[in-house]
Amino acid sequence: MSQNNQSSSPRLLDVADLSMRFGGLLAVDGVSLTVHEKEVFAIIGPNGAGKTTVFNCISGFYQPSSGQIRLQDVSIARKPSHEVALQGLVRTFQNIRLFKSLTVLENLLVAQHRQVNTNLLSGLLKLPSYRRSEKEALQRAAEWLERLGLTAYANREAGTLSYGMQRRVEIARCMITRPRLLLLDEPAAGLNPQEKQELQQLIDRLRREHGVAVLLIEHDMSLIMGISDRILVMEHGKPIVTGTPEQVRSDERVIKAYLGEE
Ligand SMILES: Nc1ncnc2c1ncn2[C@@H]1O[C@H](COP(=O)(O)OP(=O)(O)OP(=O)(O)O)[C@@H](O)[C@H]1O
Repeated sequence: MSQNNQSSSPRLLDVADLSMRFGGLLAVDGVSLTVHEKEVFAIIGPNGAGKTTVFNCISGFYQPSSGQIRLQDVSIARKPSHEVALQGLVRTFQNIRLFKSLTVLENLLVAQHRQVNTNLLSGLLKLPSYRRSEKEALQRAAEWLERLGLTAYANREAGTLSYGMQRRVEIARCMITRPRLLLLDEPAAGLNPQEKQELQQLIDRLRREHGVAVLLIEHDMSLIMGISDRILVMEHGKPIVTGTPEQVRSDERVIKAYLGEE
C-alpha cells in the first residue's frame, strides 16, 4: 500500500508539549505532534509507554496536566469528549464500545442523535423538519452500512457479530458523524490476518474517498509500516522520534527501545 506525502497539507491537529501526571507517575512527558489533513499518523511504543494516555487527552477523556491541543487552530484541551466530537474528532476504543443489544442499524442511528433535529416539540408534533432529519439519518446509515459491507447485518444485534465486523460497525459509527480526524485505538487487536488486510485497505479508502485524517495506536508492525505516513515512537512517556516508516525502522534509538525488546 502506498503512503501519501501529506506533510504539505494544512495542519489539522497540533499537540504541543503535552504532559499528563497520575500522582507520582509522569505517564506522558512533553509529547508534541502534528497531524495534517488526510494524513495517517501512528503512535507506537512498548506497553505502558503512554500512548493511550495521549489519546485520552486528545479526545477529551482526560484533562492534561499541561500542554496545548488544537484542532484546526481551536483549542480543545480540557474540553469534554462530546464537545471535541462536535468539532470533528471522534475515536474508537481498545475494547469495542457498541450498544451490544441494539441492532447494527440502531447503533448508527444513535450515533447521529446530536445531528438529527431533536427539538422536542417538533418531534412530538412530527413536524416536517423532524421527519426530514430522521429520514436523512436513515439514509446516511444505509450508505455507511453499504460502504463497510454491513448491509446484510443491519438488523442483527451488534453483540452477535464477529469481532472483525464489530470493529467495522464501530468505524461506521464514527464516520457517520463526518469527522475530520478519526482516532483508532488498536484497531487490529483481535483481528485475523485477512481482517487486518481489509482494515488496512479500509483506512486507506476512508482517507482517499472521505478526506479524513487518521491517528492510530497499534502494536501490529506490519499494519503500521504499511499504512502510516508518519510514526511517533514513545517510550516511558517521552517521544523518542517522529518520522516516516523508513526513518523509524532504521533509527537506532527505536530499535533499541522498541523493536529490540522483542
Ligand atoms: N487512569 C490512570 N491512573 C493511573 N495511572 C495510569 C492511568 N492510565 C494510565 N496510567 C499509567 O500510565 C502509564 C502509561 O499508560 P498507557 O495506558 O497510556 O500506556 P500505553 O502505551 O497505551 O500502553 P499499552 O500499549 O499497554 O496500551 C502506565 O504506567 C499506566 O499504568
